[in-house]
Amino acid sequence: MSTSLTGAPLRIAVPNKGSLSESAVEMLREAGYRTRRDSKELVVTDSDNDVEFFYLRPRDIAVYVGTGTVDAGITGRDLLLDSGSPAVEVMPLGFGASTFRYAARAGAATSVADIAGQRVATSYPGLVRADLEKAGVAADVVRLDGAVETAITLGVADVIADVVETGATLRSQGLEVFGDPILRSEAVLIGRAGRSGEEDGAGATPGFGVLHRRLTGVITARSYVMVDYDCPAELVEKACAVTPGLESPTVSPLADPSWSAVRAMVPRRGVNRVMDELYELGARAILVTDIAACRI
Ligand SMILES: Nc1ncnc2c1ncn2[C@@H]1O[C@H](COP(=O)(O)OP(=O)(O)OP(=O)(O)O)[C@@H](O)[C@H]1O
Ligand SMILES: O=P(O)(O)OC[C@H]1O[C@H](OP(=O)(O)OP(=O)(O)O)[C@H](O)[C@@H]1O
Ligand SMILES: [Mg+2]
Repeated sequence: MSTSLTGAPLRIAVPNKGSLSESAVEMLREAGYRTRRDSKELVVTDSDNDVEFFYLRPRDIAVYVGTGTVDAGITGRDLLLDSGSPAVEVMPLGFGASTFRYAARAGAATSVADIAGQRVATSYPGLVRADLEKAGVAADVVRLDGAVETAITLGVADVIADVVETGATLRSQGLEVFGDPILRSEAVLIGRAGRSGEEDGAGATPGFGVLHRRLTGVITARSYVMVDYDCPAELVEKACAVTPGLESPTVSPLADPSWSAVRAMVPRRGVNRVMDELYELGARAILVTDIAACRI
C-alpha cells in the first residue's frame, strides 16, 4: 500500500556506517521499510511505502536535511547540534546513547574554567565552541577527524572533548573526564525546521507522519509487553489498578463466572514486579508476551 498518492517519495537519510548504522537499519526494518541488502548499496527505493533511503555518513545527514534535499534523517543529537544545521530533532530513538565530555590527564583540570588558554582537540568543534562561549572561556579548538584521545599523548592538545560511552577509550590513554557533561546524546529522528512531528500538516511531505508513527510504534513495541492473566471476579478492580494499560485493560468473562481474564500492556522494565504483585493479589496463569508491532 502506498502512503502518498501524489508527489515525490519521502527521502530519508540513514547512517551508512559507524555506531548508529546497524541499529538505525534494524529499527527501519522493524517499522516495515525495505532496507539495504549489502553495505555497498547507497540508495534503496521502497516503492511499497513510497520512500527513498539514502545511506550517508552520519555527520553529513543533518546537513542534507537542513538544506531540504532530504526530508528526514536518523543521526546523533551531538552531530545535529555540532553541524549548526537548521534541521530539528523530531523524536529520540532510544539507541546510540552517549555523553559528550571534556577529558584530560588526571588532575589537570576540574572544570571548564581550567581550559582557558589551552588547546582542546575535538571532532565536534561546533559543540565545543558553543560550550566554551557559554562558559565565557577562551581556548584554542583543534579540529581532528577521530581518535582524538591520542591528541594529548602526541602533544597536539592539553584537553579533549569527545563522545564517551563506556569510557574505555579514555582509560586506555590515561585520561579522565572533568566538568559537567556538555551534552547527553542518542540517535534521533530529524526533520526540516517547522516540521510538526506527528502530523502530515499542510505543506508537509506526505509520509513523514507515517514514518513518525511507525518509529513511535517500534519504540512502544520494544518498551512494552502484553500481560494476560486470570483473576477472581471480585479482585478485578484491584488487579486493574496494578495493570492499568494505556487506555484501559481488556476484561473478558471466563466460562467459570467467578473468574475473569484481564489483558493489558505493561512496561517491559518492572514486569516481574507486576507479575509478583498480581500473583500475591490472587491472579493466576499470568502470561507475558512480546509485542511485534503496534500503532498507539
Ligand atoms: N561508543 C560510541 N562511539 C562513537 N559514537 C557513538 C558511540 N555511541 C554512540 N555514538 C554516536 O554515534 C555518532 C557518531 O558516529 P560514528 O562515530 O560512527 O561516526 P563517525 O565518527 O563519523 O564515523 P567513524 O567513527 O566510523 O569514522 C554520534 O552521534 C555518537 O554520539
Ligand atoms: O567510551 P567508549 O565506549 O570507549 O566510546 C567512545 C569512543 O568511541 C568513539 O570512537 P569511534 O570508534 O567512533 O572512532 P573515532 O574516534 O575515529 O570516530 C568516540 O569518538 C570515542 O573515541
Ligand atoms: Mg566515531
